[in-house]
Amino acid sequence: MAPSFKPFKLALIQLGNITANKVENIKHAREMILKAATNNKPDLIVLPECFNSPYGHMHFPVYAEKIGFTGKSYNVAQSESESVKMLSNAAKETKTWLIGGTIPERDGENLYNTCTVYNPDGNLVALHRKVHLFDIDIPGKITFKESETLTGGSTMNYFDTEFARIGLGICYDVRFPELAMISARRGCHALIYPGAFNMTTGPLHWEILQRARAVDNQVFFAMCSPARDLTAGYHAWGHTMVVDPMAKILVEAGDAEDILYADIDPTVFESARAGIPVTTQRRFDVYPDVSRS
Ligand SMILES: NC(=O)CC(=O)C(=O)O
Repeated sequence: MAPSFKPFKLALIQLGNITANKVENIKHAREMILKAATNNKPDLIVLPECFNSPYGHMHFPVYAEKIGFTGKSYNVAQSESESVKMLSNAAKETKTWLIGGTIPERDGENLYNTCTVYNPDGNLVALHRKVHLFDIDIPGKITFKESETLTGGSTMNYFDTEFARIGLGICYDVRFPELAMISARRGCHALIYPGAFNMTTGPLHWEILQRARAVDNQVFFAMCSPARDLTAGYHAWGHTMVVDPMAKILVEAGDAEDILYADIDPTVFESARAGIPVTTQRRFDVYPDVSRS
């Protein structure tokens, strides 16, 4: 059963200074987690997609780390991943839940774009591999092919805290409404996706997709981006954002490094569902309930 939904404070780190130097990237991410925790005492901190490596399919094999997640028995101290060790220590030190953005992960022959989640004791409690790979070609604008080096994940994932059930996705996953819908029907109160849209799709789709997923499913929805760096190979859109279940934008960053805070209020979730009761008006006699398949 999902935990009961209680108020909580969310912090999203729109991380800057992601360079070719992995050690420095991990160090900077750690400093920003500590800063986010000190400034405003959030309950849950989020990092962006690809926080320890430049974003691009050619970089993934170079920066990939072995995580070897085995579920409940996973021992972070024995992990080969420097990023996992840092994230676990930072969660423990700050006594805060942490969605550790994403890193390129190596598992046997395969590479994944992977998000790991830590509880305030520093235990790795959930892992999500980007299910839908970002393969697009908009002539004259952007061509990107994650599938050149990555394999797509094959599971849906959420985790339970003492304040909410949180569903996970990564960036391009937001374009596939089934993932969000099924997470919401499985009891998630908030869906949080590390992401890194770009200068073509960002202005067009970043906001509308999040507001659509939020209002369709009557959940809180947040995406956490890296800051924009025009010297990097990939120019992230930024605009890290939190949307409430009525599709209202609660907070939105610009393009620079920033830490955003949002108070997540369950009464908004409850009043959205009571006032516009789509969750009880579905017509599964007319169309199938895909969340049950
Ligand atoms: N970077 C992504 O995975 C997705 C993206 O930029 C888009 O969907 O647009």
